[in-house]
Amino acid sequence: MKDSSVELDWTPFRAAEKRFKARFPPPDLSQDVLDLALLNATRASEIEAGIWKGTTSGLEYRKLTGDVEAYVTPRIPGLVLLPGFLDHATQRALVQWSLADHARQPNETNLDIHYVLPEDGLWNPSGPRKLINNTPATLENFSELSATPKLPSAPSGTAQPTLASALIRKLRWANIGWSYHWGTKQYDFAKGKVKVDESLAEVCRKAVNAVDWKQVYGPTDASDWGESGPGWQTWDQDYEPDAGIVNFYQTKDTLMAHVDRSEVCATSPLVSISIGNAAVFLIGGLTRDSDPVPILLRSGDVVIMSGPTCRRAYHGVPRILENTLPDHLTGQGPWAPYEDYLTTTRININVRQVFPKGFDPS
Ligand SMILES: O=C(O)CCC(=O)C(=O)O
Ligand SMILES: [Fe+2]
Repeated sequence: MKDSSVELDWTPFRAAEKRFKARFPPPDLSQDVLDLALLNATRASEIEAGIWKGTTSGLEYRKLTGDVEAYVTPRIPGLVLLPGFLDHATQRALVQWSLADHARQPNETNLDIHYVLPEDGLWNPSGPRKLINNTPATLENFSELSATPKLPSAPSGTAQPTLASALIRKLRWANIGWSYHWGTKQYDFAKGKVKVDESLAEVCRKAVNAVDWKQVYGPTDASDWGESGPGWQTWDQDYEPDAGIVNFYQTKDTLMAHVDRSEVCATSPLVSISIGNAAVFLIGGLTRDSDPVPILLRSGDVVIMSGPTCRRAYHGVPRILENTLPDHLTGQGPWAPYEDYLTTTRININVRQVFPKGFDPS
């Protein structure tokens, strides 16, 4: 019999990651993985086409009233789920944007470290992202943080020359806006600002403004908001994305439990867009010691992480769900190369606000 004492050592978050990573037998998502697409009849064929299905029964969630479908979960205050927020055309446009327009200079990608990329772009990491415990950014320590030298990572001594078409499968991330330095997990303000694409910023603003935040926080919110940026009452005017990352996952990739704490605005909405294959997203508490909530994210779903509790919550992606590319991301002709790439891919566009609107760090 297998010694179960090993499992007793795992934190609840680690145990959940192990469970969803398992290949033989694969995890059963139908017990406890929140799959809000099941509530929308227009997504039935998309769900039936894949083998993976979560559930909504017996799980804790609350639907907000309003023009778009929006849900909150009582365990994670500030987390808002907008299933199917992006229509099919917007999903396709964001695929093209991520691959053809964005994953190239001046936006840094993981590939820049080891390869000289074609100037016109390419139209994962080579391993999981290294976890670095960084100092949370604040308006006070920000000049000190920005003065810390951000040394480039050492190029691999073993990387072989590779064709651009093969490199695309090694693409793992591309920066949006402020340059992010993975070595120190801090923004490299010295590199200057690259503007966030206007149509992406508009999608994010629309998502934030589609939510009636009163219903999320209301008059009874007991969390400590500190001084880190404007509160939810004025997000309709103050929210302005200025940074982020596009994550490209191949079906075997995972993103370990982490907290994104590099933003000076530690409470403003982080808008996270899922496109391509579906995934299991885990979000828990301030440490890895509380049981995370598992959520099934499908193509077109948007997640907003906001407020002091949710923005400091451990989260991660233990599983990309293979064979879940929806029909609207397949196609012939000029779309064929995109379909080919997307068959094994999930794209996550993770958009953040580092600074209060109008704040100039220079
Ligand atoms: O892929 C996702 O859904 C989450 C990505 C994420 O947490 C991050 O980029 O910090
Ligand atoms: Fe994150």
